[in-house]
Amino acid sequence: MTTNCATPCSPLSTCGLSTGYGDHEVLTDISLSIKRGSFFIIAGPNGTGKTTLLKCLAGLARPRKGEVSMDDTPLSRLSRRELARRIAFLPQSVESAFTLTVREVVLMGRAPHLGMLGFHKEEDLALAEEAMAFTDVLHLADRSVDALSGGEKQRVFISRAVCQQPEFILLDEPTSALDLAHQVRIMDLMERLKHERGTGVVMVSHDLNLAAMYADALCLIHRGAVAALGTPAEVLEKNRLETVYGCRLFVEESRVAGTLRITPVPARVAASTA
Ligand SMILES: Nc1ncnc2c1ncn2[C@@H]1O[C@H](COP(=O)(O)OP(=O)(O)OP(=O)(O)O)[C@@H](O)[C@H]1O
Repeated sequence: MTTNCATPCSPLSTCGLSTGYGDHEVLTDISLSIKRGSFFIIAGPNGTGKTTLLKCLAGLARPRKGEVSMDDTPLSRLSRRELARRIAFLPQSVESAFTLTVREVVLMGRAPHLGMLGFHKEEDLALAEEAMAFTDVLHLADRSVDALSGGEKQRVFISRAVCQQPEFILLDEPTSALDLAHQVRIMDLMERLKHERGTGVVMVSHDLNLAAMYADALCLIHRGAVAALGTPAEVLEKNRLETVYGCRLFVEESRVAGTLRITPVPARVAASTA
């Protein structure tokens, strides 16, 4: 992980990336490098450009300045199919207006790998079974996705991404609607993906405590720029976080994993301790 654009052959990287919508510049001069087999978390206040950055990393939004590259090849030079083989993107909410079964949705992950006629081979079916087993949705294989709970659906779409066999999986707030058990389950799954398959996991998350426990690298975005980049212990510094988030915070070492734990301080408590 580095902010130096000159670093040779960085797996998934941005160099001097700036972009925006209309007259509104959202991201300014973002340079970062994300390794395969690492868990990279992007955090920061609302509206600060995290989703826009993730879309640029997925090749779904174009930089106005600078570029996003994979192994030093700009994403703009890769075909849609090539991009889909190498990068899986899970947006904040996935439309599931389709009445497909879980197995059919997971098999969609094979689309970028299919031949001219678009038929699934035995190998594709086997990979879908394996992805469903990996994400613990095999028992739901014949159920309609529409009829699943939020947590189950989330695992199905992760399963589709796993079936895609990407080098990088990019997820936008995948735990935001989940209960505590499901949050940890998704994070554990991503950790297994990086360890067992060498996949690079890039996740936008508002949960600094999960980030502290799981991230190899944490990128804090503030007002469209990188406010801090490093290990969670380096980034989660109390004064920096209070400036970026504009609220009082209590930062301590968690007894669970020895990582940092951040607790927002209610106004009435802040007032009484000021
Ligand atoms: N399609 C769009 N058209 C115009 N402006 C947009 C568009 N998408 C996002 N924006 C604006 O760009 C800025 C950054 O949005 P983005 O969704 O990247 O932020 P974010 O950090 O992911 O926010 P959140 O944490 O609330 O999800 C916001 O001001 C947003 O209103």
